[in-house]
Amino acid sequence: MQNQNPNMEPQPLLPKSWSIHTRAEIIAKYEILERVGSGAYSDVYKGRRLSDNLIVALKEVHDYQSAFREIEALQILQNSPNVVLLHEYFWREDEDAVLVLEFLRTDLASLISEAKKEGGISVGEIKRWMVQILCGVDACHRNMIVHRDLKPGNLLIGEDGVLKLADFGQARILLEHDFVGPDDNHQPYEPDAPYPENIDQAAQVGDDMENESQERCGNQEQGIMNREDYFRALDELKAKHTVDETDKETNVHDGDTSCLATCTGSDIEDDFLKGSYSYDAEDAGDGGQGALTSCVGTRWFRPPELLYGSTSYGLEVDLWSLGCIFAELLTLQPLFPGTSDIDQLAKIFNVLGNLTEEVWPDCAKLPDYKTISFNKVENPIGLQSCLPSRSTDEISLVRKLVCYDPAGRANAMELLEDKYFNEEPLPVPTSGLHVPLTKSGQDEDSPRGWYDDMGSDSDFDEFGPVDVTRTKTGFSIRFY
Ligand SMILES: Nc1ncnc2c1ncn2[C@@H]1O[C@H](COP(=O)(O)OP(=O)(O)OP(=O)(O)O)[C@@H](O)[C@H]1O
Repeated sequence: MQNQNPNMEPQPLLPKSWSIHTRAEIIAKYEILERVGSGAYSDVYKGRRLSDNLIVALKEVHDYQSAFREIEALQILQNSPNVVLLHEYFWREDEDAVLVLEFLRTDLASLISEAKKEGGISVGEIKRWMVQILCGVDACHRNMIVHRDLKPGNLLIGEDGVLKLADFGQARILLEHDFVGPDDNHQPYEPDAPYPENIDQAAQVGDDMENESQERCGNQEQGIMNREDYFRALDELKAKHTVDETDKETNVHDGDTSCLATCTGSDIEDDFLKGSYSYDAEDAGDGGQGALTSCVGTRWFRPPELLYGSTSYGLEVDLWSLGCIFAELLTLQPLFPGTSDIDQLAKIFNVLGNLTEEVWPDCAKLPDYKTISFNKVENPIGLQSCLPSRSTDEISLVRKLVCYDPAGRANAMELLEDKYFNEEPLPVPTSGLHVPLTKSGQDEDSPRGWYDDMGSDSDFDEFGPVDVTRTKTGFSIRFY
């Protein structure tokens, strides 16, 4: 391994698998330099392409479904400047998929933790980071791709200051594209044909929903669709493809899942709601071909509908996460740092007030809504208190996203047109952004650092003292 500090006792970070080093087709084309990180499903290595010395990231994905999703989404989004570029992938029977991605040296989580030490981020820089994030999310959503795990650690940043959405392992496409990916039998590796021929057809679906925000996002090759047509097309698509369990033949639908107390196998043992859900039906139920699960995303960025086990969600889940990310960019602190799924809801209620039918009439239909009841929060502190010393426009921007009714959340394109981004101080040019030299946590025990470990999964024993009492319909929880 390179880049180890010779003065320190080496702390080898053991990958889940060494198979990448034994894959002849990979080492014939790439030199594997060092492991740069790992996630729930993957080990990621820095590599060098032998033909031209290009530095790349080699992501070895240990989970078939996660690899399939990431490849499928990245192929569709290949022309999006704010989405990580997939150079090629290797996949053959009985082997983990290896994705060859452009290498990006740091991420937004590192930027935030560095800014905390160095006294903050200027408004012009915050705006440029936000515009780039919005462009990436807009690209996903116009292709009806819901990322489902937006968080600062998954927003990678290159040395040139260009920010790119990454980690599409939990993404779902709410629209059928003509993609031919590895099927259940795993497609053999074809060295001369790294991408399916029909990527262009797949990307075409997105091309049909273009608009003026393309120019802002640097994607100027495509034609123009006016704003009205864009929203009409988007509404039609949403109506057709929002996850709906009532239409199991044609639509993507959910399994019977709950997220209030789920997500890790170990949690299930201690879960007093366990009778009310089955664990990740998406993976277990139908081979992942149709069902969605509420157990997606990192807890701090997960919207209330998922925490309550929604079985009919759409692109809007990403918009809530976006609001949490923006708030964090503005304050350098996580907005809702829940220590368990229930604590997560409690933290949200403490700020926004309880989730009731008055604020979102459909909330009572959420699977776990009646299963668990919370104390009434008499005096919610409001978003403004969470964003001290930030401007009214900034608070209003976050408010447009962190809103209970998913239909009320502003979409990425609407936000790109928000006056906030068009008035002084204007977003600085990308070249004027300060970019951290490394990823935080790279030298720590966990390559992902403390940040990603916080709030990454359900954990019932982490929240503070509570009094749980049975009610007719489920449980009542009182926090102290
Ligand atoms: N293109 C890249 N360039 C540089 N580092 C990368 C790249 N892609 C991923 N990484 C790093 O590798 C680590 C794991 O990547 P990633 O989050 O994509 O994996 P994952 O298994 O899907 O993770 P998670 O558990 O968050 O779902 C992270 O630290 C990430 O920053």
